[in-house]
Amino acid sequence: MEGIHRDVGSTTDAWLKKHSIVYIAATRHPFIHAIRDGSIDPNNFKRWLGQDYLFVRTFVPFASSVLLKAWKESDDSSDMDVLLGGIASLNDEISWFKREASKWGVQLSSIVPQQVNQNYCRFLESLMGLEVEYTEAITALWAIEVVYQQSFAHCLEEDASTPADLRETCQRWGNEEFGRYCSTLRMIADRRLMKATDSELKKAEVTFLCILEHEVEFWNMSRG
Ligand SMILES: Cc1ncc(CNC=O)c(N)n1
Repeated sequence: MEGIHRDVGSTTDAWLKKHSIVYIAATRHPFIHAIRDGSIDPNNFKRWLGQDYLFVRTFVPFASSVLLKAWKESDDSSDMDVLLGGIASLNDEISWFKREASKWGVQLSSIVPQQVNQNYCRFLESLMGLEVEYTEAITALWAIEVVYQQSFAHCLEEDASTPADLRETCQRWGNEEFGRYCSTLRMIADRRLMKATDSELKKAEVTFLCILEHEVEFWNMSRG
């Protein structure tokens, strides 16, 4: 019975359909629409920039914890290469945040993390624990990345009116290479989920949903 359910399409495919309302809320948020139609308030963008910089500083150790789990638990050694590539690009990302912040006159050293950001970072921290399985952690990593990839790629579509000074931000996560990285993460997650026990599967699904909800809250916070 289990087999029948799991072999038809992928697990992530089933989840995206089952949880499409919250997935759309996370990837088609009013904050993203405002970037896409050019109506964004620069103060909201700056708020997002400062808060996201702090988030990424916690995301780096999270991504590293997934790498550690891959090294210990993965049945495929190429997972580690994929994850290392992702972590390497976070180095550029941190530098980009610093440059972008100075461009917008945002003082990163004086940013105070908002409650929503703290909650999200605390959730990431809970996923860094050694007791959290690789399957759950890689699923979370994919969910976090795909929300940004889908959101910002939407702002780069032909009919988008994204202002020139926000294009580079959208390119960061909306570019094709990042899209391929997200697809690879998804394939790894699906491979693991296919072999997971019912209880692991359930845990990963709950975590997937939690990530989507935190992402929606994060956009809400950025909108002020
Ligand atoms: C809140 C949030 N979610 C996802 C990402 C994308 N991952 C790394 O940059 C991000 N920067 N911020």
